[in-house]
Parts: sequence; structure tokens; C-alpha cells
Amino acid sequence: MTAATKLLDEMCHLTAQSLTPMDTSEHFKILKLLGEGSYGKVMLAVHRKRGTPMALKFFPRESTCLFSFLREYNLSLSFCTHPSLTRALGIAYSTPSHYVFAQQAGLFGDLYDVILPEVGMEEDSCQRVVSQLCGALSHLHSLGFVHRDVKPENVFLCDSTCRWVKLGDFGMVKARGTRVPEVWYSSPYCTPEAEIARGNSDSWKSMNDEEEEEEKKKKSRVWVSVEPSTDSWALGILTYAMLTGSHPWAETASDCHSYLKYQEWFERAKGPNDELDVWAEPQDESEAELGKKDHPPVAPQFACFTPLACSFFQSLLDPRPKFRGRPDDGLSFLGGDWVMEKERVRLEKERKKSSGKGAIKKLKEMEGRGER
Ligand SMILES: Nc1ncnc2c1ncn2[C@@H]1O[C@H](COP(=O)(O)OP(=O)(O)OP(=O)(O)O)[C@@H](O)[C@H]1O
Repeated sequence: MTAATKLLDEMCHLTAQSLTPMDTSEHFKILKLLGEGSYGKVMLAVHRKRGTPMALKFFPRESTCLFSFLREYNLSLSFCTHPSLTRALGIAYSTPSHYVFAQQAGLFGDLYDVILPEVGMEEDSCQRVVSQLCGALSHLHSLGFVHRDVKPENVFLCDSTCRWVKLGDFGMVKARGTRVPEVWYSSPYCTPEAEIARGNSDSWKSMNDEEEEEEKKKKSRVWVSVEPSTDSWALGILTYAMLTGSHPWAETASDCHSYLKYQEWFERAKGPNDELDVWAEPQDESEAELGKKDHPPVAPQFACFTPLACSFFQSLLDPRPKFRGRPDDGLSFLGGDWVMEKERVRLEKERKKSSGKGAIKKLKEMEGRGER
């Protein structure tokens, strides 16, 4: 346990004693719904006396564990001091039906609103977002926490051009090294190391549905240590989504054709004699430096990117968690061109034709969210 995680536990203990009942409308004027997630809803509100806008996060009491609520609140309050992390505002209370805390509000929606399907967003904006997220994640990692839920809908916009964004939703955050069951889910954001939790479906063929379901559950209970490399993977997928408005593969699974193509490219880049072993340990410094290898023919879904961007992706999307780049390694790839000239011109034309509507639905469908 790091000093930060011990302190977080202590803060939760203290705030549990002081969580007071309060009537929302007495202190806040609710303006509109900012968004809804699987745990509750988030409203834009103005504090009646201070006049400042804030996001109020409502967690239904019947489905929320008080400790989880206090953890998210205290983490956001005391540890999210980086400008690109969403900080809580020191207000937490309960109503007969909800636990509530106030947080800085992103007033310009989230990243889903600006990623156009099949077109993405401007490369400059994308690099600005990546730069801020690298800083935000490095900050969390330096304190010993892993976000574990980096995705477009958890990046809130403080202006319309992504000069200031904030990573939010700390409901999945865990301390590095915590043992958790690794569960594969159908999404590109799921890591390759989670794929081993899928088990071998052939052995279930003779069982009935219930037995099969039970066996699947048991097989999927592979306990792993929470590591920052999970956030690096998600940052790589998120960057691809920002640049293209699509995902590099539908799900991170060895029977997914486009993921296979990526693996083949990755293996070729790594060297002809190396087997792609997800659990491999780095042998020496130079082996981890993929950028020094020649550039073999690129996987089709990465052909629109420059060698600089390809190295960025291969660093963050290394199938081997122990070799995967850290978010702050991503900073060294910023500044140069990421999208090839011809593709950039095409995307710019498409962007002019498109509108942002539909981006949210499309990307959510592609990500397969909700299957976790
Ligand atoms: N501080 C904020 N500022 C602006 N919008 C926000 C804020 N917090 C949440 N939202 C909006 O509300 C939505 C749901 O919030 P959030 O992701 O925190 O809830 P959740 O129940 O934890 O979601 P999930 O299902 O992803 O775990 C977000 O996608 C975002 O659009």
C-alpha cells in the first residue's frame, strides 16, 4: 500500500462520519442533465449562494456501496490535483434516495461529442488531448493509482477546441498491485492480457447452458495485479479513435481478423525470431525499444499514419504489458505529423461535410460498452 492509498482510506473513514443529509434544491439550482452512466446521473447545477456552476454526481443509495462512493469522492478531492483531472469541490451529502458529491464541470460535453464517425477530429486537437491525458495519467500513476476506464466519454471538455480537457469518472480506480479478477469483455479497450480469461470454449461443448455458464465464470476468474499498463493500452485505442473516428479492431481477441493483422505487423516489427508472448519479461533495455527496429509493411488499419504515429501506437499498444510504454513516454511523439498528408486532406474534406451528430451512438456501438 502506498502512502497515497493509506491516506485515501483514512479520508474515507473520516468523511463517512461527516456525510450529512441535505436537500439538493435548497442549496443548488439544477440546470440540466450532463450525462448518465451505469452508476447514476450527473447534473449541471449552480450553487445558490456562490453562483458557480458545478457537476453534481448522484449515486442511487440502493445500488451504491457507501465506501465506493466515498472512495471516488475523496480520490477526486485530494489526489486529482492535476489540471487535466476532474477535481471534487469539497461538497458531499446524502438525500433519502442518493449519495451526492460536487465536482468541477466540463461545460462542453465529452470527447464523444467531437469525434466524428469515420473522420475523427483534427490532428492538432487530438495531440492536445493526448498531451493532457499523458500528464493526467502520469500524475495518477505516480501516486500509485490506475484509472482503468480511459475512454472518450470519460474525457470532459472545458472548451470547444480541446485546449483544456479533464479525465473524470474515478469509479474504477484501484491502487497499483491490487489483485482483481481479470475479465475479458468485447471491446478494443480490453487488453490482450485479459483475453486469457476467456478460456477455451471447446471444452464446454458437451455441457448444458447452465453448466457452461458456470464453467465460463470459473474460468474467467483469473486474478491479476492492477497495473498502469492498462491505462496505456486504453490511451492508445482512444488516440486511434480520435484520429480516425473508428477503432483499429472490434475486440481484442485472437479470432478478430483486424487484431490478428495488427499482431502480425507488431511481431514483424519486433523481429523475425521472436514469438509474441503476452507474459514476456523485458530482457534488456534495448529489447523494449521497438522504435529502433526497421519499419515492416504496416497493418492496413495503420497505413494512414506516419512512422512517428506508428511508433507511438506500437509503444502504447504493445500486447506485452511489461514492455508497454508509459503514458509519459507518449509525450516524446508529440509535435510531428501523425496522419499522412493524403489522408489528412481527405479527412479534412470529410470533416467539413460531416456534423458531430451520431458520433456518440456509433462509437459506443463499436466499443461494445456495457458488456463488462
Ligand atoms: N464533471 C463532469 N463534467 C461534465 N460532464 C460530466 C461530468 N461527470 C460526468 N459527466 C457526464 O456524465 C456521464 C456519466 O458520468 P460518469 O461516467 O462519471 O458516470 P458513471 O456512472 O460512473 O459512468 P460509467 O458507466 O462510465 O462508469 C459522462 O459520460 C459525462 O458525459
